Amino acid sequence: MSLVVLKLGGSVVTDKDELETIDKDGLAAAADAVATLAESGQVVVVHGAGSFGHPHAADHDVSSDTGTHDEIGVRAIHDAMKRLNDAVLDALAERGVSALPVHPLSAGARETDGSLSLSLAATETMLAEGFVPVLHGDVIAHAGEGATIVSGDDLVVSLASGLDADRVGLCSTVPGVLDTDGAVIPEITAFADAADALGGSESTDVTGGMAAKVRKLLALGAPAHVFGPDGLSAFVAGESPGTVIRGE
Ligand SMILES: Nc1ncnc2c1ncn2[C@@H]1O[C@H](COP(=O)(O)OP(=O)(O)OP(=O)(O)O)[C@@H](O)[C@H]1O
Ligand SMILES: C=C(C)CCOP(=O)(O)O
Repeated sequence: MSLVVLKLGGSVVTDKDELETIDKDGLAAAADAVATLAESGQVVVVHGAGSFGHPHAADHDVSSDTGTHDEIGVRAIHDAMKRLNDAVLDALAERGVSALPVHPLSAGARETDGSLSLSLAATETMLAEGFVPVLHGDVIAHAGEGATIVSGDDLVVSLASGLDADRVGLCSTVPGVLDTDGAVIPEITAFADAADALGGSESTDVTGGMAAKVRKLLALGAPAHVFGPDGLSAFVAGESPGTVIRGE
C-alpha cells in the first residue's frame, strides 16, 4: 500500500497573524484532502505551528538551535501545539478519518550537533493498524541545550526517509517556491536554483520559513512537492503541483 507523508503548513491551518487562531476554511480543505488520501492508502500527517507554537517559542527565546531549560516555557510551547493538534484531529474525525496524535516531545530528541532522532515505533504501528498518525512541530529535548524547536519540516524529512514514503507533500500558503518575479519555480535541485528569492517568513517564524524548508528538503534524497492550498487536490490526485525539490 502506498504511503504519503503530507505536511499541512501552519500558515494553512492557522491565521498566522492572530494568536492561536484556526483558519477554519484552510483546515477544512486540508482535512478533506487527508480524508481522500486515507481512502486509498496510508497517510502520515504533520502540521506546522502557525500562530500557536511560533509566538510562544519567540516569547521564550527558543528556536531550532537556541534552547531553554525553563520547563514552564517548554510546556507553554508544547501545550499550544497540543491545542492545535486537537483541532486538526477533530477536523479529521469529523470526516471519518481514524486520526491519532504523536507528540514529538515524547518520541524523539536532538543530539549535540542538532541531528534529530525520532522513534518511528508509534507511527509505524498506528499505520499498520489502520490509523492516521498526526505529528506536529514541537519543542524537543536537545543534548547540551535543554529543549529546542523541531519544525514540522524536520519531522517530514525523518518520517519520509525512515518510513520510505512513496510521496511527500508540503502544503503552504504560497503556490510553490517563488522566483524573484513571483513565478513558481517548477523544480529545484540545488539551493542556488532559488537562493536569490529565498527569504524567511512574513510572520513570526522561529524555524526559518521557506529558505530553511528548501535546505531541509534538498537533504531528503526523495522528491518533495511544495504547493499551496489550490494545489492540494492535484497532489491528492497524484499530480505534481507547485515546486518539486529533488536532492542529490
Ligand atoms: N522564494 C519564496 N517563495 C515562497 N515563499 C517564500 C519565499 N521566500 C520567503 N517565503 C516565505 O515563506 C513562507 C512559507 O514558509 P513557512 O515556513 O511560513 O510555511 P509553512 O510551512 O506553511 O508554515 P509553518 O512554518 O508555520 O508550518 C511564505 O509565506 C513566504 O512568506
Ligand atoms: C514553533 C514550533 C513549536 C514548531 C515549528 O514548526 P513549523 O511551523 O513546522 O516550522
